[in-house]
Amino acid sequence: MENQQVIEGIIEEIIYKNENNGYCVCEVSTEEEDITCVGTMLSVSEGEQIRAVGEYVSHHTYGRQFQIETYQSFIPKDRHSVLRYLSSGAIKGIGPALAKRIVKKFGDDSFRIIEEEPHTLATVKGISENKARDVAEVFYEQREMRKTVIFLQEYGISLTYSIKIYNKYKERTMDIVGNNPYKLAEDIIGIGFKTADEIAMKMGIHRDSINRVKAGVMYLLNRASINGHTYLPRNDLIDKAEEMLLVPYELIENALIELQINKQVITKEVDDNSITYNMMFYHLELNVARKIYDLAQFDYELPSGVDKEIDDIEETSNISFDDYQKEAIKEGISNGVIVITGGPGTGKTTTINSIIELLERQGLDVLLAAPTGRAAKRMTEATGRQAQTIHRLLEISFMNSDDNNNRFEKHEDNPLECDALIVDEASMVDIVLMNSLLKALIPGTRLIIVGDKDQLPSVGPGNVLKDIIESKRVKVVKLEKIFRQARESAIIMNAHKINSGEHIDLSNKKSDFFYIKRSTAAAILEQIKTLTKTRLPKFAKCSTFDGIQILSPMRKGLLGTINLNKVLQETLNPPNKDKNEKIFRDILFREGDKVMQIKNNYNLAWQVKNDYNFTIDEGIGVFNGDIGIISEINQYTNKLKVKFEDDKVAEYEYANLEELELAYAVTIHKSQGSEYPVVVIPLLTGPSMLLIRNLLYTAVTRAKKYVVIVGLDTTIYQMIDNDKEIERYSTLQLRLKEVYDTMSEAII
Ligand SMILES: Nc1ncnc2c1ncn2[C@@H]1O[C@H](COP(=O)(O)OP(=O)(O)OP(=O)(O)O)[C@@H](O)[C@H]1O
Repeated sequence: MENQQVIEGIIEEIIYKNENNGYCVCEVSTEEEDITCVGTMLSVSEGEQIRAVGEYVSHHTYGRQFQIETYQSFIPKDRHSVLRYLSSGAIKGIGPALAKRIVKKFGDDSFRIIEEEPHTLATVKGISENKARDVAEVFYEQREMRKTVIFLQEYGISLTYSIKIYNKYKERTMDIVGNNPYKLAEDIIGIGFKTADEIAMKMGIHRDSINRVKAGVMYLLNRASINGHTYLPRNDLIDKAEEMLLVPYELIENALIELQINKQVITKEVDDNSITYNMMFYHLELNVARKIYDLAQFDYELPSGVDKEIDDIEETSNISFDDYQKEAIKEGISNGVIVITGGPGTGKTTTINSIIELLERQGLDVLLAAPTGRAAKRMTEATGRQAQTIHRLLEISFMNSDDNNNRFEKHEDNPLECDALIVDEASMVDIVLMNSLLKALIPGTRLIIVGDKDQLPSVGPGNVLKDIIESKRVKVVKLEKIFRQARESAIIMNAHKINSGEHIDLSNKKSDFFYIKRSTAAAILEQIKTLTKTRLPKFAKCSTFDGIQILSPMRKGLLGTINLNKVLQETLNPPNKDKNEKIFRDILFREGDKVMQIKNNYNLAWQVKNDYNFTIDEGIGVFNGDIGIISEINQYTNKLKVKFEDDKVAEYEYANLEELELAYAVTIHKSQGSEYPVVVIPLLTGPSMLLIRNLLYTAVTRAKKYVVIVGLDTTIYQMIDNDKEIERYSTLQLRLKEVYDTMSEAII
């Protein structure tokens, strides 16, 4: 802050206090004036004296305020403030009447008596010895909390994080953080290795500290998992650690050994290379492989007359299945686990529908699920039966933010009750979600996995669908024929051409696939502005808020999503005096903006209200990739509301805005599993690792009605010619081979 000032005074009144995040609005009386102060404050009460550092700001509704950045509070000393403090309810069990009696009897000495002489306190009418002891305890706790906050602030930890940290470690905070600040990176969401490292440096912890090196190694493995990998080659890991931590090689080796002994990492040999996993990911892959094997051990007899039933379905739906579809249908109902894969328009949905029909005719229960809300909705429409997101199917349970294992109500002890589960858009399912899903299935349940193996791998870690297929241990049926109806769509035909490395026709002969040639970034931006503001809404009858999605290969650069979002916000939702705004880090959010949730939040509550403001549905969980519109920014409560699809409204504390991004434009990677009526793709230049075929394939296959590519044909062809794949370090394939091969040897 540039205009930092210090104020000192007594908290006369607490006007608003959010107990969860500590956000507080209070009236402070200083020697000169009464000031409204706002900011995050841990456990302050009326009557307390504070010394706060911050700046004066002007709020458009509430006028001049003091925005607190850091503060210290002191137990009041004079009689008036002591009375005020005790009357405020700050100490459980003492209300205004008791407060008066205490202060009358002990005056300025009240606090010392409360803390040190509970037996004397008990001489006040209405206070038993037990109550006096309880009061002393609460008093002690508050003193500890104050000390802790001051301690954390000294190391530059913001108040918001101080509260999170205190809530986690309570009175052990100073011990834990003082001994090993790197614990913060493990335990507190939002504090990463870098912040913990800064705190450690301020505490004077040596660069060579083993705790530092261990935390650094875990950080690198976690960062790799955010990039989709379940392990890192050991040499890579050591090189990266050396570069980041600036410590000698031997120290990293030592840290790896300690981590291995503590079972936090594991190293395995694969084809003469050592690879190192965060132990959690090793177990996830192993569990998934074992569970697939267990489920696949069940074979189910085909019902007699199945061919006749398939003929019936062909007759009623007036189609004739090709051989692969027939195979998929029969294998689907008779195998414990099967994968059905194919590109767009190859008849996957038609095949699933027949499987469901045949299973239901046998009186079996079939459940349908997909990884995202949009994909589940599409599955519901395409099958005429209710499909759910995998998260909802597994019933999210309220989760302690640091408990990664108990996210769902459904698991091995409370499995899903069904005879078959069909999972669509399986290319998006990462190893973590696959593990949770499989935990909830008992052997004897059929698992039918449907997806397009040529889509980009999941955003989360692992390469589940591809690994299962390429392990060659699980029954797979590939659908390849593009059916007549699908052939009429240039989107589908071009997608298949792109996927097989064939150049596409860009002459705009078909009316659903357009190419607009522009050779500079500025010209592309101009074109996209016109397209989204006027041309496409007129032509496609939808807007950027409900149908048009810009998809870019990258985040950075003029045509990356960060800049596109700024430009499109200015064009489609410009500043307006009636719209509240909030700047968080570098992003400006405005009421009416289109936004996307960028991480899974299993605890965020949502509600659906009807026109009369009655809640008609509610639940918890908002997930990576969910898109919505900011419906309210409340500068008084410091909260922001987003209305997601299906009218779910979730409320974000300002401190959690790191979970949101503007979403006029999103990366192609993030768009997986979603479909939009209209997709606009700017393509000019970019890092060669992103100008690859399956990125273009994924982008094009996201469109239901129209694709518009704005940019250079040479870039499009360069992408089609580039069949490199984004590298994913995952070993599910290997684990499946091991599990299957070991088990079959055991049986022999
Ligand atoms: N055996 C068949 N004979 C004729 N038409 C078929 C056959 N199977 C599917 N179709 C038709 O082909 C089109 C694409 O089929 P379907 O929607 O099942 O494919 P899909 O693989 O699920 O596609 P997408 O991934 O794009 O949703 C549909 O219009 C469907 O009716």
